[in-house]
Amino acid sequence: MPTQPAPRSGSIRVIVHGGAGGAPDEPEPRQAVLDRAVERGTERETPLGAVEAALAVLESDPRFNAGVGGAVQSDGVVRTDAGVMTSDRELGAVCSMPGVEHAASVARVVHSETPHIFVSGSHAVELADDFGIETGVDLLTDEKRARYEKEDPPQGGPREHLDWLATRFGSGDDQAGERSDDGGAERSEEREAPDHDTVGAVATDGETFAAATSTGGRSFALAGRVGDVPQVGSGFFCTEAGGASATGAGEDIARVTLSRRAVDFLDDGLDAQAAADRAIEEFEEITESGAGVIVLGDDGAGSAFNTDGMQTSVGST
Ligand SMILES: NC(=O)C[C@H](N)C(=O)O
Repeated sequence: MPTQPAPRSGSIRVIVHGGAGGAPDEPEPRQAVLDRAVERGTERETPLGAVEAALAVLESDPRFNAGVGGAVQSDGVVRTDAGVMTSDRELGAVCSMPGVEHAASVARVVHSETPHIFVSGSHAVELADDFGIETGVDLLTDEKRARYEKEDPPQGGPREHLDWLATRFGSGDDQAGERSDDGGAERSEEREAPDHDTVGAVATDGETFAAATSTGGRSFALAGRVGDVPQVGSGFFCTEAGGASATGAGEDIARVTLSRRAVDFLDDGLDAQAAADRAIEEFEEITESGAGVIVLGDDGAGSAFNTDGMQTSVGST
């Protein structure tokens, strides 16, 4: 996408993505949700409030792999992860939370209400509960439950789960990590529900930035697996130069700290679109894997991906 112009100082500008996986079968309704997420974000007064509000819309929509409709792990449970960061380098992340729809809101609690940067598992769920964020939500959609049950779920301990997932990990609806240069159309036909993926947002008020990413992870990963999304520099990153949010094969994104690299390129003087392009080129050179990234800098917004698709939306007040 061409770099979008920067906002007037004081107005809120937001860019969101709906994940870099397969090309969605029904892009229009998904795009409408992404547009609504941007609208909600721009109603807020701060970049941090904007990214949280935008992601809340996407976390509640089962079309996306975050909150309700998140990817199922090997034990049949959906666990959510998220991270947020502001341009003063304050950050908060959470991972491995069953029953928590609004993971980005819990990450914001870690960012703004604790002296820490990362809280995990049952303690993150307790933190959410104590700060009035709903827990105990049924995140598993009927479609995902049926898909998991059809896969002859593993019994026993982690070793048996690892045997089971060896042929299944990442083969579900997220399709994260699949590059678009070899048979994407064929894969789309094989997929049962390709319309789900990780979500992210970056916002600015013309002076400061915030970036956030939220996910259910990757389909049929080992129970307790945590990907790039809540890892600073990998799934999200933000400095005075701007912010970035990544999506795709989390293990590979973490290997190159994709969001950090995108912001590094902003720091080097590239505009947002060039920084996104360069970060994805570098990611592909190093990992030969698939991912996408959105970037917001002083000059405006940009995005790039090397998978079959990544929908984005940009707007400002
Ligand atoms: N679909 C995704 O973007 C998945 C996410 N990056 C993860 O690996 O957890």
